[in-house]
Amino acid sequence: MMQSILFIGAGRMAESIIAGLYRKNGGNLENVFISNRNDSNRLEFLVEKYEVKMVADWKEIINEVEVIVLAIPPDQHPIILEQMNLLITNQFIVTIAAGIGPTFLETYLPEKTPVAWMMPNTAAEVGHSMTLFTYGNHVKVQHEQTMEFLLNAIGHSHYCSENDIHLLTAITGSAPAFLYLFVEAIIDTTEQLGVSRKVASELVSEMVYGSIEMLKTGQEPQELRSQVTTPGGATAEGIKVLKEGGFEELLKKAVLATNKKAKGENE
Ligand SMILES: NC(=O)C1=CN([C@@H]2O[C@H](COP(=O)(O)OP(=O)(O)OC[C@H]3O[C@@H](n4cnc5c(N)ncnc54)[C@H](OP(=O)(O)O)[C@@H]3O)[C@@H](O)[C@H]2O)C=CC1
Ligand SMILES: O=C(O)[C@@H]1CCC=N1
Repeated sequence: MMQSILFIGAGRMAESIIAGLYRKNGGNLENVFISNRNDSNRLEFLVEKYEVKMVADWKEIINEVEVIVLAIPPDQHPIILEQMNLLITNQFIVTIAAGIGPTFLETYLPEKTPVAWMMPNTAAEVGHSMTLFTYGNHVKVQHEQTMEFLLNAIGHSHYCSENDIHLLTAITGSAPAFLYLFVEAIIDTTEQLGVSRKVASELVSEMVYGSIEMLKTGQEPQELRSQVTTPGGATAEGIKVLKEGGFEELLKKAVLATNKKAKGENE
């Protein structure tokens, strides 16, 4: 039987995880409680869609749950953790927030609290998140089993160090947005060539899907690119424009800027 889980925060990422759990558990989420700051319409929507239970104030239920998932913005963590510090009785605390590792959680919570950090992405909704995770110093086998249950419900996962999650947040957490921007731009361009939005979206989505299937064969991206790029042919001209425009360098800069912000180094 699934452990009781309280989500604090009911935004986009919380919904993606809940949707993944819902798919995996055949809709049985009677032990899942959700809460947020003040958007009760949002909670009602999630209750209707995923058959979870809503709570107006997470403090009222905290001692009836075994696991707490913090799906709130990074800057809300100190406030919530300080309140939680006075109330928890050894629940397993998991955050999904960028920049908030186990070291941060342990600083705010009572000694020996079991904590973990996961960095999922929104593909959790369809069971295809690539999630990074790590543990604090007081996690036992039962907590690792809980974590595996959560991770398996939303896709693939990779255990790494806390520092690695800081370095890879841009890659598994944020880069889906970079990819969607690429797709948006290609669709816009296709439309500008005179094709309807609907057809443009279908052509581009299937092209991306096919390319991902090719990647999944294990061939190197460079090899796959070379197969497309006929020497002296048309694709080479397009690649030349991208390279001259600094495409690769720009992506690297985007990754570094994302990680810097995630670590709170912009403030
Ligand atoms: N979106 C993504 O792809 C990913 C996000 N994350 C992490 O997930 C976390 C949430 O992001 P995301 O879902 O995108 O954000 P959203 O803005 O969609 O959701 C934030 C949620 O947090 C709630 N909230 C904010 N402050 C409080 C508070 N003090 N007490 C209780 N609830 C609060 C909000 O409630 P209300 O609406 O009532 O204010 C809302 O439900 C972030 O820490 C982010 O770093 C990690 C990986 C990927
Ligand atoms: O944009 C953000 O801050 C979060 C972190 C990773 C993906 N989304």
